[in-house]
Amino acid sequence: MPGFDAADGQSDGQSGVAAQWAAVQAKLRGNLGEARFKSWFGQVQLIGVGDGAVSYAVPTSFARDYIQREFGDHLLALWRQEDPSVRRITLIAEGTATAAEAARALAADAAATPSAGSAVNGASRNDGLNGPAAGLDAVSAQPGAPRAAASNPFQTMDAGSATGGDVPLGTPLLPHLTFDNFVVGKSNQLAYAAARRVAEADGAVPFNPLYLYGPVGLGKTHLMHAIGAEILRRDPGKRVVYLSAERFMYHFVNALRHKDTVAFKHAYRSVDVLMVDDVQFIGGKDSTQEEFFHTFNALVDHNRQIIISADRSPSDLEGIEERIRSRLGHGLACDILPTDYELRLGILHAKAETMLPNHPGVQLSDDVINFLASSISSSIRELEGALTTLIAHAELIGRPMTVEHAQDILRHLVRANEKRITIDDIQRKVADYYNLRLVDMSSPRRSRSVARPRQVAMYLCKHLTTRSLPEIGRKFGGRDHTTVLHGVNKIEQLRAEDKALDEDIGLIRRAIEEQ
Ligand SMILES: Nc1ncnc2c1ncn2[C@@H]1O[C@H](COP(=O)(O)OP(=O)(O)OP(=O)(O)O)[C@@H](O)[C@H]1O
Repeated sequence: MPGFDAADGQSDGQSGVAAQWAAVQAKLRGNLGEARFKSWFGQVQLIGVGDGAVSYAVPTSFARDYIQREFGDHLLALWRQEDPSVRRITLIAEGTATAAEAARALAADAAATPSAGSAVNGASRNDGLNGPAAGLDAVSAQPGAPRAAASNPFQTMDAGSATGGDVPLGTPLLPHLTFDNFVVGKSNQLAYAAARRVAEADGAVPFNPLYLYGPVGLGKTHLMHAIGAEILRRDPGKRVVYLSAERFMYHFVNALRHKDTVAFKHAYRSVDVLMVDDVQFIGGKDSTQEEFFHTFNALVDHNRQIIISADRSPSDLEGIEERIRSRLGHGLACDILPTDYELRLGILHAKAETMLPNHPGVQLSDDVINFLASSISSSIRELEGALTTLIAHAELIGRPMTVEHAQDILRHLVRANEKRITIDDIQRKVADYYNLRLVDMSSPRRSRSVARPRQVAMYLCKHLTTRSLPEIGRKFGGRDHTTVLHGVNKIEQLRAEDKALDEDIGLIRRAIEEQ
């Protein structure tokens, strides 16, 4: 398979993945202790790594749910230390249909698709089996997979034989992903407002499709689940289906395998609201794409709401036919931008508020929270993972968490994030903004017109990088750390008093983060 390592133990990619998994296991063992590690991870089998997902087969759906709940974030954080491109973990509960069998079914459609990744343990491919949420997907490969309970605020539908067995059509909506706990900031306010409009339309279809796009881990899935939950809260009779594009493909390939595409079409075309996550995944998968297009058109023609998410805009989708890209762009396309510091802070406070009551005795100081908000800017998923990791460590060591300790625990993650913003980047952007020369950042000039922007740059370095004050001082012409501290404090004080300066800093920060 192009771009995909063979499953016969030959490739470097495979041994690389095995080594990474071994490293993750070693850390898990250390963190959980041998007995707990064995109970939960002793029978977990790595299937493969590809397209940003690490897939495992687990023996039972109970083990899947437990591992997802208790260790999901931690497992993802550990994988990301080994491979920052990993974005989610997929757990497949093995049953009569094995994970490997499911993976093989997918390979049929995906065979022609270039894809980066490696496979181990005999399964040829791991994609197509998930419904992403918080970076961790739970899938049951066995008949009788998760069904909606009457009391649950979500609904799944059975496609019955359409999907080659009793595989549910949609993925259950996660009850904790609601509008109430979605923190709104500048970068996501448009997407949030559009999502609310769709959710509260009560049968009207304000935009079709609503297309949410942006980099990974910034809340697209969260908003989709929130829309689904709100629609069902207002009308529990609505047939709402949420699934990933991978899962759509999985159903489709299964239907082909079971020669049951009629039932497949019927099942998908009878929903009221269809939400398809990560649609970029069908790029290059021609037959899945074709089927998706027909489903899409049939639903739009019948005035059913469609919500799509992707990592890029409709016109930037690769390997997707022009007519499909154009249809996807017909409704409202909203982008979610990278977060700014304030939004990250807001999210961290909100998450800490919900998590800390479950960990009596653990406290996180504002300094630690500020450190997280300033040093992990890539995705909210990572931010959450880091917070969970710190809480777990604080609980284990039984002492208050300090910034130094947090820096140590998260050093890999922080390093990966740091690559994005350097002191040089900040100096350049600040100099540009104030029409200064780059050398003015490190020059001895002390006139206000230079000194103030320099302090702004120091302030941003303190907040957007994890460099220490002496390190920052060195990059500003060998200034002492007390000078840096004075500059940072000065700007903090001025921001509160001077609205124009506050806005300038917001704009510069945005320019830095979006570079
Ligand atoms: N504004 C927000 N407020 C609170 N939590 C958020 C917000 N945005 C994202 N999150 C949380 O961050 C995590 C990642 O978000 P989500 O899965 O929705 O990202 P995504 O954009 O769909 O990523 P991907 O493209 O990888 O699927 C989730 O746990 C989600 O609840």
